[in-house]
Amino acid sequence: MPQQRVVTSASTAGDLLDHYRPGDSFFSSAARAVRGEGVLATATRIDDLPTVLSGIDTDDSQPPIAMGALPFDPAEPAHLVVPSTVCWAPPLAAHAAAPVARRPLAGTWSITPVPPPAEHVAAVEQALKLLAGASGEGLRKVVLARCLRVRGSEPVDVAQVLANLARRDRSGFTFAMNLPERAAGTRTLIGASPELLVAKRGRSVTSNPLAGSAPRSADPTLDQQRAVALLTSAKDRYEHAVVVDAVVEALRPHCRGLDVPAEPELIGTATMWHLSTRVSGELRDPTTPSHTLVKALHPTPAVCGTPTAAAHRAITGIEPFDRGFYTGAVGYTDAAGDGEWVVTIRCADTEGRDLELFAGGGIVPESDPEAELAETSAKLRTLLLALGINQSL
Ligand SMILES: C=C(O[C@@H]1C=C(C(=O)O)C=C[C@H]1O)C(=O)O
Repeated sequence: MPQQRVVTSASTAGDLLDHYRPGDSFFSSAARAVRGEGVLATATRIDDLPTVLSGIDTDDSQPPIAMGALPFDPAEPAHLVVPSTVCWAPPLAAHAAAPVARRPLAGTWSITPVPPPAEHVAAVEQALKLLAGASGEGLRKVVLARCLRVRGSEPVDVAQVLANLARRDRSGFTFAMNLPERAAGTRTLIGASPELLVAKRGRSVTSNPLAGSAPRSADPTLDQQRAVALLTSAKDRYEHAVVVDAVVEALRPHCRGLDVPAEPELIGTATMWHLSTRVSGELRDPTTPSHTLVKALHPTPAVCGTPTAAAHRAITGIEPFDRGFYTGAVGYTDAAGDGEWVVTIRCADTEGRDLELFAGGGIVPESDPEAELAETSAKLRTLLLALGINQSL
């Protein structure tokens, strides 16, 4: 039986980052960090994971793991890998050192927004018409995204982008997942997501949907005003509640108890404020694997909309690009079903000299198109700053 090598000996998450090479899989959360290297087996369907993992042994008492990415469209193939070696480390935040300054990447960039900003505003207006009921599909929320196609004068230094993301925001989820190659060599999905889709350990399950957002400001007074305005905004609370309801509905059949806070709280990343609700529960059957829960949850209305099918149709009809792995899920699961999966946002799909950066936002009937454009610009800054591009686009 193929054997996965498990390394747990005293490495720090910083060591894992230092040893990361494109082609590896890297995932870090507030709980732990893991890097996978080499390939023992692959799967393109999440349902195949139990079979694939049952054919793998480890040189340790821990069960083997698979890591990877699921696309936005559940009908499209996933990219899941059982690495030959996995190295675990305590979380980045476990080390007291202050966040390290980002190191900008060498070279120059050309940037093409798809669609151009004015067309994203028009797209939001189109979505508002659908929400007003003309289609008769009962659409209540739809998430619209835009993309920046970025081309560097040199191949993208993926390890440096990953280090820039991870060392700045040590409490979020940072990832780099290998993707099927297109043309120009190793392709990587890289990002720093603030949003936990689901974590499962033994009987315990947690999901932390985010929805309702405001850009941060460098001016502390304005930053605080924006936070308070977000927390008290009826429009944002509605946009958020739609997501929490869907998460609870998806988890309830699997849980014998669910703890759902009555009010959202605020969480801040370096670039955004978000409304956040941490939903936790106890599984009826502790052997329910994390990837089964991913399947039940994805796509939540945080990235698609509600009702799901109508929102998905609206997205396909309006967005002028394929989301691919953006707004899918990334993470890992072990053979016992324990794992962590996050929503694939604040990310880029990169290959050779090219990157595609994505950002979106939830549209509800009260949304303002210009404010939606500004929200996507603020969200894009996470990746732009990691590249060393200090511009609002
Ligand atoms: C779709 C994105 O973010 C999602 C949409 C949010 C919103 O509409 O307020 C907030 C967090 C995410 O669930 C993105 O960052 O690209």
